[in-house]
Amino acid sequence: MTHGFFEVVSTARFREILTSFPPLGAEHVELSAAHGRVLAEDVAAREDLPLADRSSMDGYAVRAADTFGASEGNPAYLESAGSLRIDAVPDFSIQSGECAAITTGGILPEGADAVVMIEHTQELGSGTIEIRKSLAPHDNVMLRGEDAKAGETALARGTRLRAQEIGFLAALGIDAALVHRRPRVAVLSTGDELVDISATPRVGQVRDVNTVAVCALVAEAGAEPVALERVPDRLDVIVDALRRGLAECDMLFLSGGSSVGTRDLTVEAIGKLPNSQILAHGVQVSPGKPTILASVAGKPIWGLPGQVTSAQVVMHAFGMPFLRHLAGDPAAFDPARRPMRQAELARNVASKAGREDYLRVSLQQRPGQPPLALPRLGKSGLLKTMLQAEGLIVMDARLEGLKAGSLVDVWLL
Ligand SMILES: Nc1nc2c(c(=O)[nH]1)N[C@H]1C(S)=C(S)[C@@H](COP(=O)(O)OP(=O)(O)OC[C@H]3O[C@@H](n4cnc5c(N)ncnc54)[C@H](O)[C@@H]3O)O[C@H]1N2
Ligand code: MOO
Repeated sequence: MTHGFFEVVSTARFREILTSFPPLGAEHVELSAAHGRVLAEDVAAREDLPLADRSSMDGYAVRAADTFGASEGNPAYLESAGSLRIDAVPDFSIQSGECAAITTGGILPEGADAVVMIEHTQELGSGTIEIRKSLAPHDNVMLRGEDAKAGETALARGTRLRAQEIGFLAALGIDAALVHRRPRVAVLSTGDELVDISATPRVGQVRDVNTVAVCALVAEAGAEPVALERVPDRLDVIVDALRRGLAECDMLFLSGGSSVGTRDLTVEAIGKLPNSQILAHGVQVSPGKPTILASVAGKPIWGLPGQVTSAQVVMHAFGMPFLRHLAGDPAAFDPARRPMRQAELARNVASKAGREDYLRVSLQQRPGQPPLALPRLGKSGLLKTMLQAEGLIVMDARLEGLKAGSLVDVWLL
């Protein structure tokens, strides 16, 4: 395979290529392990939820019409027809002029259509209850089927299972779900200058930052990182490591060697693998321009820039959404998904023309005003800009810069 220097694509095109990879297949997982996963099929309710009309308050089940006009100064009086147990179907009904003591969650007896809170009542003895509140039908009642109707789709495929969906499935009696697989992701660093974290580097050497940092971001995106043993800048060794990594994983992030220097072997190494195709070499993004995307027998390989900050920004901007896409999330790249905070930019910033800029900012909180966004500029080979960053401002490729005082959306990290 031959390949020229930097086939730079726009970020829009890059996202398009990324979303053309199909999501991973599906597996059944128990509900307790399904948090964060994405449904691979619609889930229907097998029964109404709730099964019957239930009270949402402690008080008395009543016919709302019997309370119309009741107030503190002008109470209504009802006769108690009995007390209801929380765990049983009522074995009596109520008629006009009657009420029944009920607890939160209890089933309404036939004839009742509302519940008056105990605070608005007074037991007067000999079974008479004073009602000091006027109710409308269904006040303080959770209606049968209000959460879900039997036979209807309760959750659609593509739904990401947050805690609330997990609880909902539990209520429906669904103890396992068909979800997309979590991507198993190989992370490989290359570089003759890299040494172990535990090593004391001599000048010229640096500790391997990207393996652990990228693994952390992979895990943060809900995928399973597999750290591979670091490799030197040698073509055959890199090719071999890529081959092994892809054999056991769904995709691979390779850090380093993505640029165009003499030791930047990523493109060449990928080309040695059967059925390989470079889909992009260079993205109009800053930092992170030398990013590579390839497919090897249908599996994605990324060449992340070696610079520590560039690698992390590319992961946030594209890598992590891509992992969520592979895990079945149809809205993985939707910017609306990002936790955003509006802030006021503290100073003028220039933007690299023709590149989508990811400006790192910290936030200074101010009472009664949006926080101040302080740009944390610095070379992308330094760690501190990301270290100080609480968020990113995404600057469109057409922007030449932003003025101090402008309101900006900060993507919180
Ligand atoms: N002539 C050009 N030179 C460079 C360009 C360019 O367009 N033309 N782009 C620059 C940009 S931007 C970046 S980003 C880097 C990308 O470099 P590579 O992806 O090829 O990475 P390396 O050369 O292997 O390393 C760059 C730098 O990062 C350090 N590094 C690499 N891996 C790790 C790691 N696992 N942990 C910590 N640090 C790592 C490495 O030591 C280098 O200092 O290219 C620019 N050059
Ligand atoms: O684009 Mo490089 O990734 O700035 O450091």
